[in-house]
Amino acid sequence: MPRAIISPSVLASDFGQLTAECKRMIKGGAEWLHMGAPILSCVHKGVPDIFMDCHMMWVDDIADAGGALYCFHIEATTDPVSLIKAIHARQMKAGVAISPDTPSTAITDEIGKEADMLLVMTVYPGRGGQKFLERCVPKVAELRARFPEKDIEVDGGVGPKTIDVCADAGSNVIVAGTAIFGAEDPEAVIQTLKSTVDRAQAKIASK
Ligand SMILES: O=C(CO)[C@@H](O)[C@H](O)COP(=O)(O)O
Repeated sequence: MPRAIISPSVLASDFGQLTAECKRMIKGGAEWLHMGAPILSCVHKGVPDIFMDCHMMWVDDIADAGGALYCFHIEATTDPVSLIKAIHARQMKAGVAISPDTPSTAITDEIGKEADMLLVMTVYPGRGGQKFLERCVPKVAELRARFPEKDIEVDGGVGPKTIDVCADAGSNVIVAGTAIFGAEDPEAVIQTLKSTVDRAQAKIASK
């Protein structure tokens, strides 16, 4: 099922604004909230004098905090399958991300079978507002061909100008930050992303 995900890392440092904007985007059609270190950077901007002691207990930490999907980078672990099993044991869906320089073959058949979602990063992880790396798109098509039933997410520089290639390659879960939060009409952008993915998915399904 196609999903539009908001990545609010590009918002200003004000928590009130962050919450209000997220609520507004959900009303406008966004379905998931994508977050990671950039949200910490939002906290840092808001309260720069605080020492940010990041107590990361990972899977349990995120599950206890209400996480629904836990996505990790394949480059960061030597045992992805055990990690996926640990995530599932806490009733979360498991996502596996690959950075721009990691080939799609890093997702072995075993990993792809166990995971719920595969994330192809189309920017280097770390911050919003970077340029979309089109060279990563073939990896989406490769993974879609190998794993037709899985959610395949793209993240980084995705917006109305870059959605077509992502959707045509088979991505059905779209993360967008700048394109939504920097738009005059964010709700219209969300609808454009969703309808483009819907059309592409229907085309893929009819083949
Ligand atoms: O998590 C990340 C980057 O690490 C992304 O989710 C970006 O925050 C997406 O922002 P845009 O590229 O759409 O501005």
